[in-house]
Amino acid sequence: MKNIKVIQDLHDLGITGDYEICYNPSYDELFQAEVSHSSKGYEKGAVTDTGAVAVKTGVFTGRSPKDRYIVLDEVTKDTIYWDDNVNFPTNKEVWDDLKGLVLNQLSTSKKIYVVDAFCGANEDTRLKVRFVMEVAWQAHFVTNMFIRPSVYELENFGEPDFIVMNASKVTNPNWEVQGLNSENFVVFNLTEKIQIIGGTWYGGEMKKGMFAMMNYYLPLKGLASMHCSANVGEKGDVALFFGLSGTGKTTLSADPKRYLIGDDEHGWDENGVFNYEGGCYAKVIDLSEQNEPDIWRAIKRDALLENVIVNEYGEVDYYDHSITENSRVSYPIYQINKIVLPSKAGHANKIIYLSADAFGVLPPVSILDEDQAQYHFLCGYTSKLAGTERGITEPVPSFSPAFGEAFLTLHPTKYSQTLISKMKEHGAKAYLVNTGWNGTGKRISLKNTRAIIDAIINGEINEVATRKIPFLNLTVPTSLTDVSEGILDPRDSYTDVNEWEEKAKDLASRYIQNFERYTDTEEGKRLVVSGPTLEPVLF
Ligand SMILES: Nc1ncnc2c1ncn2[C@@H]1O[C@H](COP(=O)(O)OP(=O)(O)O)[C@@H](O)[C@H]1O
Ligand SMILES: C=C(OP(=O)(O)O)C(=O)O
Ligand SMILES: [Mn+2]
Repeated sequence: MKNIKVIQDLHDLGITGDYEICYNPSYDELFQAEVSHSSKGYEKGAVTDTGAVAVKTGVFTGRSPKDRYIVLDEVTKDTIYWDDNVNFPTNKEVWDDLKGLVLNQLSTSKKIYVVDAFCGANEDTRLKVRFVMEVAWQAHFVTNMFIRPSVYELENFGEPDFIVMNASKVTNPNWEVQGLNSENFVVFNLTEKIQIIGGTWYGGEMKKGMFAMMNYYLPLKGLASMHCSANVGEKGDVALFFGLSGTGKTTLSADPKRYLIGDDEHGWDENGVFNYEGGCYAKVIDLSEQNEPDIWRAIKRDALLENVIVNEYGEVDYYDHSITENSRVSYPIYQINKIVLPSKAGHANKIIYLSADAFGVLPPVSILDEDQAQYHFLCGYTSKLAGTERGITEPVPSFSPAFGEAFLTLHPTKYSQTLISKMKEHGAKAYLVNTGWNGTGKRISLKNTRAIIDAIINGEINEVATRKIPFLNLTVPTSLTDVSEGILDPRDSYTDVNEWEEKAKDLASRYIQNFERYTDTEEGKRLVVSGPTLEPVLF
């Protein structure tokens, strides 16, 4: 019965033709399709020794931000954060053309996968999303990553709030005359409530695409919408870990002492913190059981590996970087042992900003006051790490407001206002953690970072002696349990302290220059003194 209604819906959308529908396939159906002899090229998966299937995602092994557009129309013109870096505008004519390509492509398919799922754990704010695609492993990916409806919820799903049509096999021949970036496209139309994809097979466009839509609808209702992971302790204490790709959200939120809420996208409403997703998407480069036991154990049947090298015995070599630095695994969240389900908990009281500092200047941890919490959230200083975005092959320092500029659909201040007001209301404290480099030229070890996180969560960090770091204008603890001696003050990791000072001044001037974008308001002007400074003052 359901299939007949779904076929009717697809016809109404414009996907005509003679295809078979595979509606909300089970994991077994997906597995069969992925390993079937009739799957060819990038559609084909390999079974690994853990039972997880491994696929190659094709030319695109990461998101393609330069190919991402939003239709500029009555709904979006005054709301969307049109910026030089994100949310490139396009018009209705181009949209109609590209949508035509997508509909044509899907109409010629023999088999179409339709997955209905939720984005958001709360009924009052979730999006009911319908994903339409041709490739089985893409259906597997969204089944892993979004919230799987129960049989009852599926029966009563009703009309979707948003539709994602993924026609990754088609490219756009007219991109040059249309003034677009390339033959590949990821376009959102907020009036039609449809996202279309062409050219790129990478599943992350669907995951982060719906995140960008949550980032639109929720803050407009006054809710905080956040690019962070979240976990909760035995006592109900919630910690959030903000950070750009590769800074440690997934790794650090998988903590054997705590329960995982989610590893990437959350909202915060009057009841507390809630996940948008139903799964995790972990990097597997150099993965070892010893360093990341929870993620290691989640890689089993139903997990979907991407862009890893598998040998003839089905063994995966996580140390092989030859396809990409962004090798990944997606799995439903219940494949992590310690979780809360449904994925939500109370209000957060520890807010951790993860920054992977490529300059090696930032301290491994700094204690932020209320204004610094706001200042550093608006700055979002970090590095883009290799792999997750097309064209990034080594760490590139960047200021990414809200630690997620690529996914912001409203002005950054909207996210800082909603977050900071929640933090004030619930007495949450913020910390800036550098998971990147220091003066040794190496990345700060996962062991040290984990001990730092422990000290934040158990409160030790607020009890110990502190010191101010000049230029950066940051307060650091002088020692913490299980953290190596001589790293907490970043100057100690340099053989020549002048070298640190030169780099610190350079970073401070970058902060100052970047913050000029916010000094057109009184609030922005007020925050300047909370940031780095070129004055050698201080204590
Ligand atoms: N000190 C550190 N803290 C966190 N992660 C680290 C650290 N050093 C190395 N890493 C590695 O960096 C990567 C962090 O990636 P991940 O947790 O997936 O980030 P995100 O979820 O924010 O994209 C992992 O591969 C992890 O092993
Ligand atoms: C999948 C992504 O998220 P992250 O790297 O933050 O886990 C992404 O940015 O495309
Ligand atoms: Mn992650």
